[in-house]
Amino acid sequence: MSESIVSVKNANIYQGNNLILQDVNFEIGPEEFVYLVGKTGTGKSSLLKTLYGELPLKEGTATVVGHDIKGMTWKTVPFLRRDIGIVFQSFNLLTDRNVSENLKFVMRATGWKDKKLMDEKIKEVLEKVGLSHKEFKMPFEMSGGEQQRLDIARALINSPKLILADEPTGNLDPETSDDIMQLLRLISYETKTSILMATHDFIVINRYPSRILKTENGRVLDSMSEEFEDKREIQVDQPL
Ligand SMILES: Nc1ncnc2c1ncn2[C@@H]1O[C@H](COP(=O)(O)OP(=O)(O)OP(=O)(O)O)[C@@H](O)[C@H]1O
Repeated sequence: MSESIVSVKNANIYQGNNLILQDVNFEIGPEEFVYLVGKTGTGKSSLLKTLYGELPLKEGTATVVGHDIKGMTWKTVPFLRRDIGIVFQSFNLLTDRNVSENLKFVMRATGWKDKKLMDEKIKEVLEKVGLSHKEFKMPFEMSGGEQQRLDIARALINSPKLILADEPTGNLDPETSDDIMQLLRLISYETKTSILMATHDFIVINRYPSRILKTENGRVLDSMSEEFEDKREIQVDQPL
Protein backbone atom coordinates (compact mmCIF):
# COMPACT_ATOMS: atom_id res chain seq x y z
CA MET A 1 0.00 0.00 0.00
CA SER A 2 1.41 3.42 -0.87
CA GLU A 3 1.59 6.21 1.71
CA SER A 4 -0.86 5.28 4.50
CA ILE A 5 -3.46 7.71 5.74
CA VAL A 6 -3.89 5.70 8.94
CA SER A 7 -1.31 3.24 10.24
CA VAL A 8 -1.89 1.41 13.52
CA LYS A 9 0.70 -1.04 14.82
CA ASN A 10 0.53 -3.27 17.89
CA ALA A 11 -1.77 -0.75 19.55
CA ASN A 12 -3.65 -1.38 22.77
CA ILE A 13 -6.77 0.75 23.18
CA TYR A 14 -7.78 1.75 26.68
CA GLN A 15 -10.68 3.49 28.42
CA GLY A 16 -8.93 4.68 31.58
CA ASN A 17 -7.20 1.58 32.93
CA ASN A 18 -9.48 -0.85 31.09
CA LEU A 19 -7.95 -2.55 28.08
CA ILE A 20 -10.67 -2.50 25.39
CA LEU A 21 -8.80 -3.70 22.26
CA GLN A 22 -5.42 -5.36 22.11
CA ASP A 23 -2.73 -5.71 19.49
CA VAL A 24 -4.59 -3.64 16.90
CA ASN A 25 -2.93 -3.57 13.48
CA PHE A 26 -4.28 -2.04 10.29
CA GLU A 27 -3.52 0.49 7.59
CA ILE A 28 -5.89 2.66 5.60
CA GLY A 29 -4.69 3.95 2.27
CA PRO A 30 -5.59 7.08 0.30
CA GLU A 31 -9.23 7.23 -0.85
CA GLU A 32 -10.16 4.01 0.95
CA PHE A 33 -13.66 3.63 2.39
CA VAL A 34 -13.59 1.33 5.43
CA TYR A 35 -16.40 0.25 7.73
CA LEU A 36 -15.80 -0.31 11.44
CA VAL A 37 -18.38 -2.76 12.75
CA GLY A 38 -18.91 -4.77 15.92
CA LYS A 39 -21.41 -5.34 18.67
CA THR A 40 -22.25 -2.50 21.01
CA GLY A 41 -19.56 -1.91 23.63
CA THR A 42 -16.81 -3.73 21.72
CA GLY A 43 -14.67 -0.63 21.25
CA LYS A 44 -15.50 1.07 17.94
CA SER A 45 -15.84 4.54 19.48
CA SER A 46 -12.81 3.95 21.71
CA LEU A 47 -10.71 3.16 18.63
CA LEU A 48 -11.99 6.23 16.76
CA LYS A 49 -11.45 8.43 19.82
CA THR A 50 -7.87 7.22 20.04
CA LEU A 51 -7.36 8.05 16.37
CA TYR A 52 -8.66 11.61 16.82
CA GLY A 53 -6.74 12.23 20.01
CA GLU A 54 -9.61 12.11 22.50
CA LEU A 55 -8.17 9.05 24.25
CA PRO A 56 -4.41 8.66 24.80
CA LEU A 57 -2.53 5.90 22.99
CA LYS A 58 -0.53 4.26 25.74
CA GLU A 59 0.90 1.23 23.97
CA GLY A 60 1.82 0.59 20.35
CA THR A 61 1.99 3.19 17.59
CA ALA A 62 -0.48 5.02 15.36
CA THR A 63 0.00 7.59 12.65
CA VAL A 64 -3.00 9.54 11.35
CA VAL A 65 -2.45 11.76 8.28
CA GLY A 66 1.18 12.11 9.23
CA HIS A 67 0.56 12.86 12.92
CA ASP A 68 2.11 10.58 15.51
CA ILE A 69 -0.77 9.84 17.90
CA LYS A 70 1.42 8.57 20.72
CA GLY A 71 2.26 11.30 23.17
CA MET A 72 -0.33 13.76 21.82
CA THR A 73 -1.15 16.54 24.26
CA TRP A 74 -3.90 19.16 24.40
CA LYS A 75 -1.40 21.42 22.62
CA THR A 76 -0.77 19.09 19.68
CA VAL A 77 -4.27 17.59 19.25
CA PRO A 78 -5.60 20.76 17.48
CA PHE A 79 -2.99 20.27 14.71
CA LEU A 80 -4.28 16.74 14.16
CA ARG A 81 -7.91 17.92 14.19
CA ARG A 82 -7.14 20.48 11.50
CA ASP A 83 -6.12 17.68 9.15
CA ILE A 84 -9.05 15.33 9.72
CA GLY A 85 -12.84 15.61 9.66
CA ILE A 86 -14.99 14.05 12.37
CA VAL A 87 -18.68 13.21 11.90
CA PHE A 88 -20.84 12.17 14.84
CA GLN A 89 -24.12 10.32 15.22
CA SER A 90 -25.57 13.18 17.23
CA PHE A 91 -24.36 15.89 14.79
CA ASN A 92 -22.81 17.96 17.65
CA LEU A 93 -23.97 21.25 16.15
CA LEU A 94 -24.15 24.56 17.99
CA THR A 95 -27.90 24.79 18.40
CA ASP A 96 -27.98 28.57 18.98
CA ARG A 97 -26.15 29.41 15.73
CA ASN A 98 -27.20 29.18 12.13
CA VAL A 99 -25.58 27.03 9.44
CA SER A 100 -23.04 29.63 8.39
CA GLU A 101 -22.09 30.46 11.99
CA ASN A 102 -21.64 26.78 12.80
CA LEU A 103 -19.11 26.56 9.99
CA LYS A 104 -17.42 29.86 10.87
CA PHE A 105 -16.98 28.71 14.46
CA VAL A 106 -14.85 25.78 13.29
CA MET A 107 -13.02 27.96 10.78
CA ARG A 108 -12.03 30.53 13.39
CA ALA A 109 -10.95 27.76 15.76
CA THR A 110 -8.71 26.33 13.05
CA GLY A 111 -7.04 29.57 12.05
CA TRP A 112 -9.18 30.97 9.21
CA LYS A 113 -9.14 34.79 9.11
CA ASP A 114 -9.83 36.09 5.60
CA LYS A 115 -13.57 36.79 5.38
CA LYS A 116 -13.77 36.45 1.60
CA LEU A 117 -11.96 33.09 1.63
CA MET A 118 -14.20 31.93 4.46
CA ASP A 119 -17.36 32.86 2.54
CA GLU A 120 -16.06 31.08 -0.56
CA LYS A 121 -15.25 27.92 1.40
CA ILE A 122 -18.64 27.96 3.13
CA LYS A 123 -20.36 28.22 -0.24
CA GLU A 124 -18.23 25.36 -1.59
CA VAL A 125 -18.87 22.91 1.28
CA LEU A 126 -22.59 23.71 1.46
CA GLU A 127 -22.86 23.08 -2.26
CA LYS A 128 -21.02 19.79 -1.85
CA VAL A 129 -23.45 18.52 0.81
CA GLY A 130 -26.57 19.86 -0.93
CA LEU A 131 -27.30 22.69 1.52
CA SER A 132 -26.79 25.66 -0.77
CA HIS A 133 -28.91 28.67 0.22
CA LYS A 134 -29.50 27.29 3.72
CA GLU A 135 -26.76 29.29 5.41
CA PHE A 136 -29.19 31.24 7.59
CA LYS A 137 -31.21 28.25 8.80
CA MET A 138 -30.99 27.32 12.48
CA PRO A 139 -30.31 23.64 13.30
CA PHE A 140 -33.78 23.27 14.88
CA GLU A 141 -35.31 24.36 11.56
CA MET A 142 -33.58 21.49 9.76
CA SER A 143 -34.39 17.78 9.40
CA GLY A 144 -32.07 15.13 10.87
CA GLY A 145 -30.67 14.45 7.41
CA GLU A 146 -29.97 18.16 6.84
CA GLN A 147 -28.29 18.45 10.23
CA GLN A 148 -26.08 15.48 9.37
CA ARG A 149 -25.25 17.16 6.04
CA LEU A 150 -24.19 20.25 7.98
CA ASP A 151 -22.07 18.10 10.28
CA ILE A 152 -20.40 16.64 7.17
CA ALA A 153 -19.94 20.13 5.68
CA ARG A 154 -18.19 21.13 8.90
CA ALA A 155 -15.92 18.08 8.65
CA LEU A 156 -14.97 19.15 5.11
CA ILE A 157 -13.97 22.72 5.98
CA ASN A 158 -10.26 22.03 6.09
CA SER A 159 -10.24 19.66 3.08
CA PRO A 160 -9.20 16.67 5.19
CA LYS A 161 -7.51 13.58 3.78
CA LEU A 162 -9.43 11.50 6.33
CA ILE A 163 -12.93 11.53 7.78
CA LEU A 164 -13.64 9.55 10.94
CA ALA A 165 -17.39 8.98 11.22
CA ASP A 166 -18.98 7.48 14.35
CA GLU A 167 -22.35 6.01 13.37
CA PRO A 168 -23.27 8.90 11.07
CA THR A 169 -26.56 7.24 10.07
CA GLY A 170 -27.44 6.05 13.59
CA ASN A 171 -30.15 8.66 14.16
CA LEU A 172 -31.63 8.63 10.68
CA ASP A 173 -34.44 6.73 8.94
CA PRO A 174 -33.40 4.21 6.23
CA GLU A 175 -34.05 6.55 3.30
CA THR A 176 -32.14 9.45 4.85
CA SER A 177 -29.34 7.05 5.87
CA ASP A 178 -29.07 6.04 2.26
CA ASP A 179 -28.80 9.70 1.17
CA ILE A 180 -26.04 10.31 3.71
CA MET A 181 -24.17 7.18 2.58
CA GLN A 182 -24.35 8.30 -1.03
CA LEU A 183 -23.01 11.68 0.03
CA LEU A 184 -20.12 10.18 2.02
CA ARG A 185 -19.19 7.89 -0.86
CA LEU A 186 -19.36 10.75 -3.33
CA ILE A 187 -17.10 12.84 -1.09
CA SER A 188 -14.67 9.96 -0.74
CA TYR A 189 -14.58 9.59 -4.52
CA GLU A 190 -14.61 13.23 -5.60
CA THR A 191 -12.35 14.75 -2.97
CA LYS A 192 -10.16 11.64 -2.63
CA THR A 193 -10.82 11.45 1.10
CA SER A 194 -10.30 8.25 3.08
CA ILE A 195 -13.24 7.42 5.35
CA LEU A 196 -13.36 5.17 8.41
CA MET A 197 -16.99 4.82 9.42
CA ALA A 198 -18.30 3.02 12.51
CA THR A 199 -21.76 1.61 11.90
CA HIS A 200 -24.34 -0.91 13.05
CA ASP A 201 -26.27 -0.45 9.83
CA PHE A 202 -26.02 -3.77 8.00
CA ILE A 203 -28.41 -2.56 5.27
CA VAL A 204 -25.96 0.21 4.40
CA ILE A 205 -22.98 -2.18 4.50
CA ASN A 206 -24.63 -4.65 2.17
CA ARG A 207 -25.82 -1.97 -0.18
CA TYR A 208 -22.42 -0.28 -0.41
CA PRO A 209 -19.93 -3.09 0.19
CA SER A 210 -16.42 -2.10 1.19
CA ARG A 211 -13.58 -3.25 3.37
CA ILE A 212 -14.60 -4.04 6.95
CA LEU A 213 -12.78 -3.83 10.28
CA LYS A 214 -14.64 -5.66 13.02
CA THR A 215 -14.20 -5.29 16.78
CA GLU A 216 -14.74 -8.62 18.51
CA ASN A 217 -13.43 -10.25 21.69
CA GLY A 218 -10.96 -7.44 22.31
CA ARG A 219 -9.46 -7.63 18.81
CA VAL A 220 -9.87 -5.90 15.46
CA LEU A 221 -10.42 -8.28 12.52
CA ASP A 222 -9.73 -7.03 9.02
CA SER A 223 -11.73 -8.30 6.04
CA MET A 224 -8.61 -7.72 3.90
CA SER A 225 -6.42 -10.07 5.92
CA GLU A 226 -5.83 -13.70 4.95
CA GLU A 227 -6.79 -14.74 8.46
CA PHE A 228 -10.21 -13.23 7.94
CA GLU A 229 -10.78 -14.89 4.60
CA ASP A 230 -9.87 -18.29 6.01
CA LYS A 231 -12.15 -18.03 8.99
CA ARG A 232 -14.99 -16.13 7.29
CA GLU A 233 -15.73 -14.57 10.61
CA ILE A 234 -17.34 -11.36 9.45
CA GLN A 235 -20.88 -11.86 8.35
CA VAL A 236 -22.94 -8.75 8.17
CA ASP A 237 -26.33 -10.14 7.32
CA GLN A 238 -27.94 -9.25 10.61
CA PRO A 239 -27.99 -6.29 12.99
CA LEU A 240 -24.65 -5.88 14.79
N1 LIG B 1 -16.02 7.35 29.01
C1 LIG B 1 -15.85 6.07 29.32
N2 LIG B 1 -15.29 5.72 30.50
C2 LIG B 1 -15.09 4.43 30.84
N3 LIG B 1 -15.43 3.40 30.05
C3 LIG B 1 -16.00 3.67 28.87
C4 LIG B 1 -16.24 5.02 28.44
N4 LIG B 1 -16.82 4.98 27.22
C5 LIG B 1 -16.94 3.66 26.90
N5 LIG B 1 -16.43 2.89 27.88
C6 LIG B 1 -16.39 1.42 27.87
O1 LIG B 1 -15.51 0.99 26.86
C7 LIG B 1 -16.01 -0.16 26.19
C8 LIG B 1 -16.08 0.12 24.71
O2 LIG B 1 -17.05 1.16 24.48
P1 LIG B 1 -17.20 1.87 23.07
O3 LIG B 1 -18.11 3.03 23.27
O4 LIG B 1 -15.85 2.12 22.50
O5 LIG B 1 -17.91 0.71 22.22
P2 LIG B 1 -18.70 0.81 20.85
O6 LIG B 1 -18.35 -0.43 20.09
O7 LIG B 1 -18.41 2.10 20.19
O8 LIG B 1 -20.19 0.76 21.34
P3 LIG B 1 -21.51 1.37 20.62
O9 LIG B 1 -21.71 0.56 19.39
O10 LIG B 1 -22.58 1.12 21.63
O11 LIG B 1 -21.26 2.82 20.37
C9 LIG B 1 -17.36 -0.48 26.84
O12 LIG B 1 -17.14 -1.48 27.80
C10 LIG B 1 -17.74 0.82 27.50
O13 LIG B 1 -18.52 0.57 28.64
